[in-house]
Formats: sequence, C-alpha cells, structure tokens
Amino acid sequence: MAGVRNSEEIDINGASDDVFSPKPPESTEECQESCTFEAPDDSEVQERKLAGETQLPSTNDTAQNEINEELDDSKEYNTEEFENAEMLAKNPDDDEDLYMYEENANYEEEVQQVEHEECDDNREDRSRTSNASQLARNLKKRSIKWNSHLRSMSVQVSDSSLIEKAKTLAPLFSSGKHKGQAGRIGVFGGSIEFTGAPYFSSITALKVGADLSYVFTIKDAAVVIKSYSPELMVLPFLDDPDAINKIKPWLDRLHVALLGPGMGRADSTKQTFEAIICLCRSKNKPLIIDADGLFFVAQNPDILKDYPAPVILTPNKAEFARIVGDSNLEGPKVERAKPFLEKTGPSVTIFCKDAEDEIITLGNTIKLTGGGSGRRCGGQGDMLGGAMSTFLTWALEKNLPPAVACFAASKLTRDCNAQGFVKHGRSLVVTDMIQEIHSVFQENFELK
Ligand SMILES: NC(=O)C1=CN([C@@H]2O[C@H](COP(=O)(O)OP(=O)(O)OC[C@H]3O[C@@H](n4cnc5c(N)ncnc54)[C@H](OP(=O)(O)O)[C@@H]3O)[C@@H](O)[C@H]2O)[C@@H](O)CC1
Ligand SMILES: Nc1ncnc2c1ncn2[C@@H]1O[C@H](COP(=O)(O)OP(=O)(O)OP(=O)(O)O)[C@@H](O)[C@H]1O
Repeated sequence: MAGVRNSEEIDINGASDDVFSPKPPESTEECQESCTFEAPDDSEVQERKLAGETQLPSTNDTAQNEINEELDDSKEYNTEEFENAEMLAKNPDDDEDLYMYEENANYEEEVQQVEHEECDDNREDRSRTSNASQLARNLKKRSIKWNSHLRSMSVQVSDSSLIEKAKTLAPLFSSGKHKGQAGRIGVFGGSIEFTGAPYFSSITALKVGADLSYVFTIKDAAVVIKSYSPELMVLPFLDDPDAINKIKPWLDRLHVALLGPGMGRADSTKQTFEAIICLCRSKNKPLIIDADGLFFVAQNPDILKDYPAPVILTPNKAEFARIVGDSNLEGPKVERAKPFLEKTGPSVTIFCKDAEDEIITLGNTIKLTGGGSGRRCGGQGDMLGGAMSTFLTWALEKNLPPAVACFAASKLTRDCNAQGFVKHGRSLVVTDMIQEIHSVFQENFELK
C-alpha cells in the first residue's frame, strides 16, 4: 500500500498538459496535495503505520487524544486483541485492510454484545451498565473513524491531471440521445472452460454506463452466458466456420472491442483472434486486449504493429512478463516494456495490473496505488477490462488519451474492491464488486 509517488519515469521535459509527459510536482508534499484522489490528509496515516506506529495520526491534538483514549479503553477491555492489532500494525502488508476491517467487525460485535448485556442486567448492575455504555460509545466512535480511514485509502496517481480529466468522462444525460450513443461494447471471449470472464467484462461495461454490450463467444458457451444476464446480447460466432463474415456486420457498430477474457488458448482460437484483429484494423476499431488475447499477442506482437487506432493491453504481472518476453517478474516495467512498444508503435498503451497499477507508453509510466483490499478474487481483471471499454469509448469521444480511461478503470475497480470488502470481507467475490459500481461511480465520476 504505497503512497503517492513522484514517478521518476515521467518525462519532465514534456508538454505539461499531456498525460504522457506530465510535470511531476516538485516536492512529495505538493505531490500528495495534487495527486490524491480523495481525502489526502489521511495519507499520513499510512506513512505512520508503515513506520510502525500503532496510534492513528490526526489533524489536531484533540482528535489525537480522543483516539488515544479509545485505544487505551480497548486495551483495558481486551488486551490480547489489542496486542494482535499492534503486531499487525507493525507489519503492514496486504492484510492491513483486512486487519482494519476485522477490527471493526469485532468491535461492532462487542458493541452489540455489550448493549444486549446492558438490557439483561439493567436492574442488577447499574455501575457495570454505565461502564458498558461508555465503552459502547467509544467503540462505535472508533469504528466510525476506522471506516473513514478505509475510505481514505483510495487511489492515488502519479499524474494529477488524470483525476480532473477522468471526472469529465461520463456523458451528460439527455433526452435527445438514442440508445447506443453512450457506448456499444463488444467483448470477444469465453470458452467451454471460462464463461464467467466475458460475463464479468460485459456486465461491467453496461453498469459503468455503456448502452449496449455484446458478447462474441463460442456456441457451447453462448447459452450459458445468456443465462447469466438477459441484458447481454450473446452471439455464438467465435467457433463458427464463417466466424469473420458473421462478426463483420456487428463490428461496424462497436465503439470498442475487448478481446480475450476467458477465450482459451486453442490454436483454432488463435487463428480467429488474429483474423478479428485484422478486421478491426481495417475498420480502425479501438481495442483492449486482455487475458488469453495477450497470450496470442505474446506469440505474434507484429499483429499490432502500427495499428491505426488506440490499443490498450491489460496484462497482470505474469502476462506482462509474457508479452515483453521476459522471464523475470520483477524490475522497472517501463524499461522492460520498451523493446515491445518500439516494435508495436505508438498506438499501444500497456496497463499493467498489479499491487501498483501502471500505465506504460514508450518511455513513460504513470503509477496508481491505493484502494483495494487484501482480498484478490478471480475476475476482477475482467471487471477492469469491461470498465475500461466504456471509459475508453467516452475518452476517445472527448479526444482524451487512453490513459484517462486506464486511470478511471483502475480507480473504479480498486474502490469497488475496498468498498465491497467492508461489506463482505473474505467472502467478497467479483459479483459483489460489480454491485458497488453505482455508488463508486456516483462518488467519483458523476458531475456534482
Ligand atoms: N470465472 C471465470 O470464468 C474466470 C476466468 N478467467 C480466465 O481464466 C483464463 C486464465 O487466466 P489466468 O489469469 O488464470 O491465466 P494466467 O495469466 O496464465 O495466470 C496463471 C499463471 O500466472 C500466474 N499469475 C497470475 N497472476 C499473477 C500475479 N499477479 N503475480 C504473479 N503471478 C501471477 C500464476 O501463477 P501461480 O499462482 O500458479 O503461481 C499462474 O502461473 C483466462 O481466460 C481468464 O480470462 C479469469 O479471468 C478468472 C475468472
Ligand atoms: N495487490 C493488489 N493491491 C491492490 N489492488 C490490486 C492488487 N492486485 C490487483 N489489484 C487490482 O485488481 C485489478 C485486477 O488485477 P488482477 O491481478 O486481479 O487481474 P487478473 O489476473 O487479470 O484478474 P482475473 O484474470 O482474475 O480477471 C488491478 O488492476 C488492480 O486494480
């Protein structure tokens, strides 16, 4: 859970308004102010926790004292639990959010228990009741503070200009618009093994705000995917002997094609995948390529050479290593991506999914951190790809660069994960994250 970065990879000599060559803020302090998506004050909490401090910092002494008192109270109440909390706070890692959440859950349970006991014992033990009430109030206060801390761990970005641009992405509602104008997305994927992946992508594209979402899949997966949602239009063309001719008339209508989720890696699928890219090339169709689509790109990067429209590749760490032809999973990604990006040309952006998401173009990187939780459920990359498809449609409509869509998709996914985790904890699955889209979108991308 890193803080804001003053990314060294950004070209500081470039034009200031260009998201690919932004001027980094001069000091870390300034960077925190300009780059935090929300509640920048609380970034200090993270720094101090990383430094091993167990008490939460606050903007004023009174608040600090209040928190300290609460921590003292809870120590009296349950020393063992507090010691565990101290231990976790000294070892912050991916599980830190989990720790915060579990603390909240435990304390809320305790509050309920104490309140229940208050009722039962009311007549018998008035002094105990009054202590319990005080404790319950303290615990509630603490729980609220920790919830707000969780909210503050939101996405931070090393290029603040993306934040403002992302806020302008969503089209205004208007009775003059017809169905389809807010986005027609095509997701090409699904196989007999993986029917969930294209569903997560396409339903997310819709819920982010596209009007129409199509899934192009194989015959045996089509009925299954249709059964997940009547909102999706599912076309069983991918394994059709005449696949390209069947896809062609639909492709014209798409704003963005997302290729790869759950597609599988069969040789026959690879041929269809490459034929779809050629078709998209002939129609200047913007592309997002994910999952198994990246597996095919790794085998034949030339397929994207001098592509005439924006292409975003969305590898996870392992897929990134595969496309850049690198057996090493570590090291600065912007350097490792260079030979690949030189080969494909300037239309390609790589969005590398990781603890720290990175938007990489030739020689430049923008890093995104924060949000999320310790919970990594399968399908959140598919969700991100679907969100990115809709955001990319809108970005291109407004002549904004693909990086804005990348930022918006990352922000949305990470916040849906964080918010979903507060409700579901370890049980969080990607369907729960999708349920959070409306409120996260409302808070971050709707004009107020
Ligand atoms: N419900 C559904 O239908 C879903 C379907 N899905 C579909 O499944 C298909 C295969 O996708 P995939 O991601 O499992 O394949 P791939 O990239 O080869 O990864 C496997 C290898 O990479 C590694 N690895 C992965 N991430 C890493 C990381 N961050 N950091 C480090 N290592 C990492 C991992 O290593 P391991 O954990 O084994 O050590 C393993 O070796 C694809 O079509 C996709 O769309 C999914 O979308 C989920 C929901
Ligand atoms: N360690 C992490 N901390 C915070 N957020 C993360 C972390 N890892 C991933 N994410 C978020 O989840 C998004 C998807 O990443 P993930 O690694 O799950 O993709 P994926 O492997 O393609 O997923 P899937 O194939 O299951 O759909 C990332 O872009 C990022 O926003």
